[in-house]
Amino acid sequence: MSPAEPLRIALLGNPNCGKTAIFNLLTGSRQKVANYAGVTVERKEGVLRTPSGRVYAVLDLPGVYSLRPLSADEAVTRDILTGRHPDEPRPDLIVCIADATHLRLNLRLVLEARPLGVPMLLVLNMMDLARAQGITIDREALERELGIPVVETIGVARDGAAELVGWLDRWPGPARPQGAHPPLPLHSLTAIQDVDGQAEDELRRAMDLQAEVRRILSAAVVEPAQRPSRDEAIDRFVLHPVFGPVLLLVILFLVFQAVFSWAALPMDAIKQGVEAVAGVVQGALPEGPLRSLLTDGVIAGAGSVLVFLPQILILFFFILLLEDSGYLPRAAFLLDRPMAAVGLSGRSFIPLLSSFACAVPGIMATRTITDARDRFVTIMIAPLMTCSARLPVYALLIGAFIPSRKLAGWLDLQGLVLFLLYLGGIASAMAVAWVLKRPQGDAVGAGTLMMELPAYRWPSLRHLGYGLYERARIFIRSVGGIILALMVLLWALSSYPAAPLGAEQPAIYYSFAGRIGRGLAELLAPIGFNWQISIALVPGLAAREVAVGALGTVYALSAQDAGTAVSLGPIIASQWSLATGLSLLVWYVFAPQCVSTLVTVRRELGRWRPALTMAGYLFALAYAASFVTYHLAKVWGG
Ligand SMILES: Nc1nc2c(ncn2[C@@H]2O[C@H](COP(=O)(O)OP(=O)(O)OP(=O)(O)O)[C@@H](O)[C@H]2O)c(=O)[nH]1
Ligand SMILES: [Mg+2]
Repeated sequence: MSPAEPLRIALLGNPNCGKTAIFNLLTGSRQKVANYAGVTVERKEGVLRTPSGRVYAVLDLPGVYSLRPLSADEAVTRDILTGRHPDEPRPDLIVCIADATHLRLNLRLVLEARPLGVPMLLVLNMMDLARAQGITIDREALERELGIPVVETIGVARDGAAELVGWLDRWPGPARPQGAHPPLPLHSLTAIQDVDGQAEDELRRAMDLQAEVRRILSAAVVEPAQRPSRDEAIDRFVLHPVFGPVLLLVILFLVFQAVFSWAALPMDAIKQGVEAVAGVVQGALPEGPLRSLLTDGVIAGAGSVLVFLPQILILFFFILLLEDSGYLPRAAFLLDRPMAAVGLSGRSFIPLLSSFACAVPGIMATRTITDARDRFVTIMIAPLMTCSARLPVYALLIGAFIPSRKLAGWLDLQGLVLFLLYLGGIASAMAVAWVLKRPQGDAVGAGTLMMELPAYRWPSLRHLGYGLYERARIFIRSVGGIILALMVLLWALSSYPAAPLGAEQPAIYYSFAGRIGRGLAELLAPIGFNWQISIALVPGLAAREVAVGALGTVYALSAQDAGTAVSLGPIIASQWSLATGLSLLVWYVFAPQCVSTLVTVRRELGRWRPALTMAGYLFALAYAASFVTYHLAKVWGG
């Protein structure tokens, strides 16, 4: 074998058995791990260097129950293993990962993969849980019965993959020369035989497979007679037709309360830090373009976005907790019926839920949806789920226009408004789904959800810590990268050309950006937007939180005295009417101000048309909803 080409390992296993956790341990990556099926939807590659210096290319794959794919993400796994993937050579070793607490289900896939003719290794993951549940596995018997080596791992322990790494370190390599496995014709795989009229064969094959699994289990595994029923007890409450939905609402509600009430202190600290830096710059530099660039462009722009870091982290703290505990698929189960009422199934729930973090991974997660029309509709409504980039905008406007009061002594009014905005997004998404599904004449309420409910688990602190760190890094990088760059550009466009002699308005009014803003304001005046908002919306097309930074810069440049715009909230509160504030809030429920989302839609569906349709309908909705809000608020004395 040529030394330049590392041996290729593919990780194969059922959904949620811990493949990505092992992948991260082997390669030092930080791919997303969570306690529900369908987290990984595309192939991810990493490099493992063993202690003796051997190098492997490791491939993490979407989880599958069988080599007969149902959805796009599962087909990826099948194609790579059979060598049918256009730009992926067949692996030299298949590392089958099995959840040791669910061997009955997991071993079927191992047996299905055996005829592929690629060397295999079985990894028993979740050994910590298996031991805790009193499951004893006779490894030698298992190796003998399966005819492949077996090692044990714990995906959530720092050293959990040590035995696997040791095995790979000593592996002599494939018997056949590397890469010599020819692509497998599909029909040679009993598992994916697909000939007409062979349903009976199919059934017999499945039963044979199951009998073989039973035989192996009885030879190698002893399970305690009474399996623990803790999960069932929890589920009796969580999945209860009445308590279940109430609990879900309470959880979501508390999350948004926390976003406001916990964040106040750290936000103040950041604000004061930014103001202190601005003060230092202000004192150190003489009045002029450089000082204006730094204070009005960089600090007022990027600083006013940075302030929202604590709220983003609090939101993600809860998202990560929910993801790791095993609660999410239960919520999907609860929502299967209401979603069926608009023609979708609970399968759309996880992609939509991911969209609360960001529509981009949410749209990618729709690959787990088998029905093409359902997938399309889910993609179209994903941007209506309130992503974390809207949080700075919402928080700014709510902070400025909604009084910070406790209702009935405990209910945070600002948190309540935020909760309602999220609900508004969800409700309009459901309405749009209903409209999109109707002309198809789809049988409403037909979908039944078949979904595995994972075991409840205590979230791992290490994982939580990593997750939050990752989020903070992404947010700070965007503030220091794209937002900063756009703010400098905006500052330049807002500072030149200079104001004419005897000007009555602040200089920005006469600048390039001011002219653009005033032009746009003609169009946006009916929904209550002034020229400053109109300016901010233009760079805000790139990403939503940019608009907050842009408002910071615009108002810093509009200020007659040299105040910093980190106190943007009070400024807009005094200069805008309540109707304008509410109208902008509602605008952000709908407006598709995110280039990455549109690009992702284009990539997932392969065409620009749906992406442009999406942008069009969302802008139309935003305009209409803001128009109504603005005029209603004015009538009611806003
Ligand atoms: N207790 C325990 N938990 C584990 C172990 N390995 C993984 N987990 C947890 O199991 C869940 C699933 O892990 P993932 O790595 O996302 O599973 P996956 O196989 O990649 O799942 P898909 O990408 O959906 O196919 C996560 O909550 C992990 O933290 C383990 O050995 N012990
Ligand atoms: Mg995974």
